[in-house]
This record gives sequence, C-alpha cells and structure tokens, in this order.
Amino acid sequence: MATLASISVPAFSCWGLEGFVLLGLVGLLTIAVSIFLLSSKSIDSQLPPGPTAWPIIGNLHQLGQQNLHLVLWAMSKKYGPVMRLWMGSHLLVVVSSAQAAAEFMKVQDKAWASRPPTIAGEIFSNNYNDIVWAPYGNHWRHVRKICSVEFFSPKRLETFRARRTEELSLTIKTIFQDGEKGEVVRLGVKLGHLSSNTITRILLNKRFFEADTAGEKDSHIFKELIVELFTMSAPLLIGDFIPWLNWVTTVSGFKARMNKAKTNIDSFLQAFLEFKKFKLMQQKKIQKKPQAAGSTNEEERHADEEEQFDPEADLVDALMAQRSEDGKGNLSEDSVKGIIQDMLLAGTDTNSLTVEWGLAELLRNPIIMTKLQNEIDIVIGKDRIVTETDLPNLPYLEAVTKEVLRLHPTVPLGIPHESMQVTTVLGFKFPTKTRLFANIYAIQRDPMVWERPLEFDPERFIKNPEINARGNHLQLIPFGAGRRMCLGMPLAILFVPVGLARLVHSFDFTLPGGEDPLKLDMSETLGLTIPRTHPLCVHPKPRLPKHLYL
Ligand code: HEM
Repeated sequence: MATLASISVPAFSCWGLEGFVLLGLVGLLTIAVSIFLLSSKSIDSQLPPGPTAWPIIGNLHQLGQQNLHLVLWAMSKKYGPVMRLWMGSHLLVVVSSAQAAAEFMKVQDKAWASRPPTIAGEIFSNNYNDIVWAPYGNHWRHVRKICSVEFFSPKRLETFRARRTEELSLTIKTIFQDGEKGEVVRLGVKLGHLSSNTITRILLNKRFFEADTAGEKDSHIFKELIVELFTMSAPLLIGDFIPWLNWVTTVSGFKARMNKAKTNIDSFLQAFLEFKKFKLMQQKKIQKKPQAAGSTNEEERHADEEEQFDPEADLVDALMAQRSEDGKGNLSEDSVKGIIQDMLLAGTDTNSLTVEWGLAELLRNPIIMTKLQNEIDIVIGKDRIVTETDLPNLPYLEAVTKEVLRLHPTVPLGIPHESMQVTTVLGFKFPTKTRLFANIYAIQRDPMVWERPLEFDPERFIKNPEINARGNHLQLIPFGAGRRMCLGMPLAILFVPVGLARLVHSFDFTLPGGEDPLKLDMSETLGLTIPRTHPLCVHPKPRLPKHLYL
C-alpha cells in the first residue's frame, strides 16, 4: 500500500479542468472591469507590498501547480518578508522572516489565533468540533487542554511509552528480516506504517498498518478510509476563495466525494465508540455487582473477557469520560471523532516523513552519519537498544534532529491562521479575517539568519545548543509558535530522534543498485505535507547482535 504521504495533492488539484475553464471565462469577461478593480485594491496603502492582483481571482493564478511554499518563497524575495496576496476575495499575509514571524506569532499571537473556515474543514471537522480547524474560542481551548493533558502530558507520554517502543521494535524487526532475505526495504512505507500504528495504538489501542494485521477486515477498511480522508481534506477549493463559485465544487462532484469519505470514516469511528460505550457499561455493572466465585452469568463473563483482551486504556476512553465545555454533559461524540481524525491527519505523515528525510540527509553526509553512530555506540553500546530515556545523553542526535526539522519542516506553511480583529503589525494595518501563512520553510532557510542555509550541518546546533524547536526561537519553528502551535510536538520530539537513532544504531545502509548516496535525489513532491519524490529505499546491514532485532 502507498504511504499516506505519497498521495499527490497539488496545491489546487481540486480545481480540475472545469475550474480552470471557468476561471478562464471569468478572466475574459472581467478583463474590462479589472483595471477599475485593480486600482481600488491597490489604493489600500496600509497593506504590505505584494504582486498585482486580478479582479475576482486576485493572485490565485500566480500560485500554479508547484509547491505553494516554494512559490511564496520566491515571491517574498521580491516583495519582502511581510507580503500581501489576494486569494480570490480573501486577503492573505505571508510572513517569511523570523523577525516578522515574532511580531505575528508572539507579540500579536492572540489576534491571529483563529482559523479560516474552509469547505474541507467544515465537512471533516464535524462542523469545527475538532482542534485543527476549530476557530479560536471556548471549544478549541477546552479540547486542546484535554488533549494536552490526556495525550501529550509527560505522564501520559510515559504511560504509552511501552506501545511506542513495541511498534518501533516491530518495524526494526521487519527491516532486519527483509534485509536478511536480500530484499530492498521500502523504508518510506515502513516508517509511514510505524507512525500510523504508533498513533492508533495510543488513540484506539489498535494497530492497523502492520503486515501481520493485514488479514483483519477492519484493518483493511480503516486503511482505505484514512487514505481517502487524506486525499479529500487536502486540496484548496475554488469556493474557499471565491464564495460565489462554491457551486463548482458541488457540480464537479468533489463535494459529494468529500461527504461520502466523511460519512464512511464517521460510521467506522461511530462503531468504535459504540463498542467502547458497551465496554464501559459492562465495567460499571461489574463494579456495582462483583461476580460471585463460580458464577456462570454469560454477560459478566463476556465483559470480563473484554477487559482481559484490552486491559490498557486509550485516548478514546479518556476523551469519552470528559465533560463538554459548558460542563453540562459529556464531550460530544462529534468532538471525540473530530479529535481522532485530527490526530490521524496531523500526526502520522509529519512524523514519518521527518525521519525519512533525516535518514536521507545522513546517507548523503557520511561524516555526519559516522559521528552520530559513534555517539550512540559510545553512550548505548552494542548490547542494548536506544530508548527514549537515553535522549538527554545524546547531544549530537539532538543537533541532528534539529537540523532535519530546520531543512525539512513537513508542514512548510503551517496551517493558516485568521485574524479576529483589526490589527497593526510592523506598521501595516490588517482588517479582521485576514488570513496568515507563516512560510516556515523560507524562515528556516533564511540566509540572513542561517549561515550556508541549504547545507545539512548539525554543528550549528552544537555551537548554539540553546536554540530549540519549541516555538521560543522564531528562526526554528517547524511546529509553529504561539497559541496554535503544534499540539503533538511533545510526541514528535520523541518519535523523530528515537526513530533515527534506532535506525542508524541498528543498521548500516546502502542504496539499491549500488547508487552513490552522495547523489541521492532529494526532490520534494506535492502533498498535504512534503513527501520525497522518490520514497527512500535501502539495503540494511545489521550492526547489532541478532537477538536485539527479534
Ligand atoms: C515532526 C512532526 C510534526 C510537525 C513538523 C508538525 C507541525 C505542525 C505545524 C507547523 C502546525 C501548525 C501550527 C500553527 O498553526 O501555527 C501543527 C499543528 C497541529 N499539529 Fe503538528 N506537527 C507534527 C506532529 C504532530 C503530531 C505527532 C500530532 C498529533 C498526534 C500533531 C497534531 C497537531 C495538531 C492537533 C495541530 C493543530 C493545533 C491547533 O490548531 O491548536 N502534530 N503541527
């Protein structure tokens, strides 16, 4: 199966032929009006500079079929680190320097902490009942706090550590076994499965993406649902920018497909919640009326078996036990399902692609690879595996991880923010509902801040160990910064370094066909995140005693 990352999602794929034909017509019909509208838009001298906007479509035609972060980066070199664009009828500000990002995401963070409504967001978030798409407000604050405590607090992360280690060990084992057979290991696919399983083991206490669960019926269905969810929630739709062209999304059949994908995943998750509710009910019964020794009550025995089958709690259990934000009842099932979807969408490819890019960089930089392997060999030795608790003792690994996150931020434009009031930033005045993109990719490659910015050089973080990726230093914000910063960061900063460390401690890698690693293709393709154009394939050579793999 393809990894989720390999789903190709051009910036405006959903427009399709009909969208472009339509735009062409609109363009022709309105060309006369354009001069008038152009002047009316450009008179707003309080906005930052930006390319000339066309009527109706604004600058949409300039964004093309390339990766949006690259197009916007190129534009910012001409128009500056605070740039204005018109996305149809919506004003967008793009920030491309650390200094400007600090003003928007730190100093005036609260004013910019909402999300713009989108067609995909509305459909897939159960009407904004989730975290990622939810506008700033009570609901978002409430569910974000619940997840911070129940999912990402140090205590919870520790609770689920054994599951993470188990999943990673399983992946290392399958790499070892494939290697023993002399097979090429499709590492990108394996890491994608690892990341998905890590999340679903925490969310639902269930693994869906491993080879050994492929026979399970629901595993297969769930995989397909998730792939569809990724495909459908990615594209930018014309109706998101030109509201009166919303019907194009309907006529093209895309909206129907989105609704179908939503209904399917919703039914799957609902069935899961029903199962959980049944279990909870049974547990309550047992607590109320302890079973007498030797009882033959079928119902109680069944519940007992369920309890033994699934002894560990998961995030869904925790979510179902939470109160709603008004305290009047339980958290709604729509919210629980919305949160599960968020975690799957936001927390799978982001993690796995970062490890895949990291390993590719290490392969292209053998001196850095050797230095990292040496550090791990000295600190850990060769008679045990690396664990999360070793991380504080591996400073070079930390520097490598930061450098991977700098050069390969897998959410390169973050997730769009929206202003909730009129704001003045760096002397520019923005109306309410201005959209904001922080071009993380551009900021982290800014030559004004980073020496030799395109070079993979972890030493920069050995020299400046105080620079971290936790939103404190705006030149390094792979997880964003401020109130809407990535909620899953505490998990990602465990998953990425431990994943990298286990791989390079366990194996030396060569490339299929004797390909020279120095010439490894590092091109990026279009996606929800930034996948590699050519997912990484390797031949692994074990470095540790056999029993550590099995
Ligand atoms: C290397 C891995 C990851 C990267 C680079 C990353 C990056 C990001 C970025 C840039 C944002 C947008 C921040 C903003 O709007 O300013 C974000 C938001 C988010 N991320 Fe991550 N992320 C990663 C892993 C994860 C994981 C593992 C999870 C969960 C399991 C997760 C859950 C979320 C959620 C829920 C949000 C939305 C937060 C909100 O709107 O309040 N992320 N992430």
